Amino acid sequence: MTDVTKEQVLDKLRGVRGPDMDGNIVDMGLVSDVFISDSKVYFSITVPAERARELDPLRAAAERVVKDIPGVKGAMVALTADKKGTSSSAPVQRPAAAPSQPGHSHAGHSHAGHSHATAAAAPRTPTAAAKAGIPGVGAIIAVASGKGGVGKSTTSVNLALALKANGLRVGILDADIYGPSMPRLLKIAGRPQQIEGRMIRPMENYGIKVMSMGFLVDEEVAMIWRGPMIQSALLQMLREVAWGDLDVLVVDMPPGTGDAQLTMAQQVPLAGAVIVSTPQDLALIDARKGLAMFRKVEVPVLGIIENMSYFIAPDTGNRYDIFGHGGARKEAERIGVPFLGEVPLTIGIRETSDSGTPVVVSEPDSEITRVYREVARKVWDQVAAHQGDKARTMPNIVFE
Ligand SMILES: Nc1ncnc2c1ncn2[C@@H]1O[C@H](COP(=O)(O)OP(=O)(O)OP(=O)(O)O)[C@@H](O)[C@H]1O
Repeated sequence: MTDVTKEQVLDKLRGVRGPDMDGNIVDMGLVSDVFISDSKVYFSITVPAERARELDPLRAAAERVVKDIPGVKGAMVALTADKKGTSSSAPVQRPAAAPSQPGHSHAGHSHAGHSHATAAAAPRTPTAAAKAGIPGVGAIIAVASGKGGVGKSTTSVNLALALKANGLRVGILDADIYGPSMPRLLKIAGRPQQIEGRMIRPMENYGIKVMSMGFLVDEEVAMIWRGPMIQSALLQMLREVAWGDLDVLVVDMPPGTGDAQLTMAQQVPLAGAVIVSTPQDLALIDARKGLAMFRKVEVPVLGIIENMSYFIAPDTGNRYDIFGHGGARKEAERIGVPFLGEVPLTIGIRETSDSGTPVVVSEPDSEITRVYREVARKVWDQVAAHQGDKARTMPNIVFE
């Protein structure tokens, strides 16, 4: 059997054009190290972060040409964020994007007499103490990322299942209204039933309760929604779903720092937020924006997870650092938030996600599951630590 070589792969990839149809992805320097193991080929293509979604066909094309090479058994290609793109050097979240949000312009409506708004953080939001919780639900955790495609949904679902495996009662709310993925990731079809009044019963699989816009509307419908509609849909999914008794509700946030995130952060009593990032610089800049947003609305950041941190060769189990692993850990140290763990890039995670049997349930004894369970343990420790804080600081909230 002749082994496939890197040169063969690169030769083929020279036939794939760059993002704007100019040049080819190899000569443009967009292809990472190519790694071949057991006749499967792994590499990443660097693209500008904001174009990740739009450029998925480029990724698919590269995967296809490589799979067509005789002798190649499989290929796995990931898009990663542009390392050179330092042009967006203003990581500070601009508040200007908010006017479509009802309530923003009336900061003073809530507490009469609270006149000198302290300029600094000036939360236009109720404090955590003033937000109504969801009966029966212990802690609500948002899983967020600054940009799409970093594996936020995959991380949310495996984190939720790992929390469950660690002995907690868990629900998951898919707040990614524009691209709901929980129905697929958890292999759930059909529509939730209405029970009494306006309440609907969440769907369930693998022992966790699930609610997603994907159960209620077609994706094309969701795409045209505007800010206020998103807001009410989200609140409905939170409050008009019979979640029952849960220790934790994991919320898979939409990527970015727009309306939906603000709504959640402002109106939901979040115990905290987990930020998912890949190791690349630009992904980290975006992660920083997410972080700034949660801080602004006074939601504790429970920590950062580095996803697609390194490759694990499926045959040997060897580890390869081809993505500049460790960036998120350094970033976490730099800004002083906990680092929750490194999840490798493996074909197993991808395949099990695609088939609706996430790795934590389909391979409960695997090393990867151990990684997720350890992340889950750290997340839960952080929740406990912050809830302790909240309990202590709550009596200090004084309105003059
Ligand atoms: N650790 C991993 N190893 C291998 N594949 C992964 C890993 N994490 C995510 N993926 C794959 O990367 C792709 C993007 O993941 P996912 O949909 O979870 O990202 P996302 O950030 O939620 O994206 P979007 O914002 O576009 O919804 C999926 O095909 C998923 O299977």
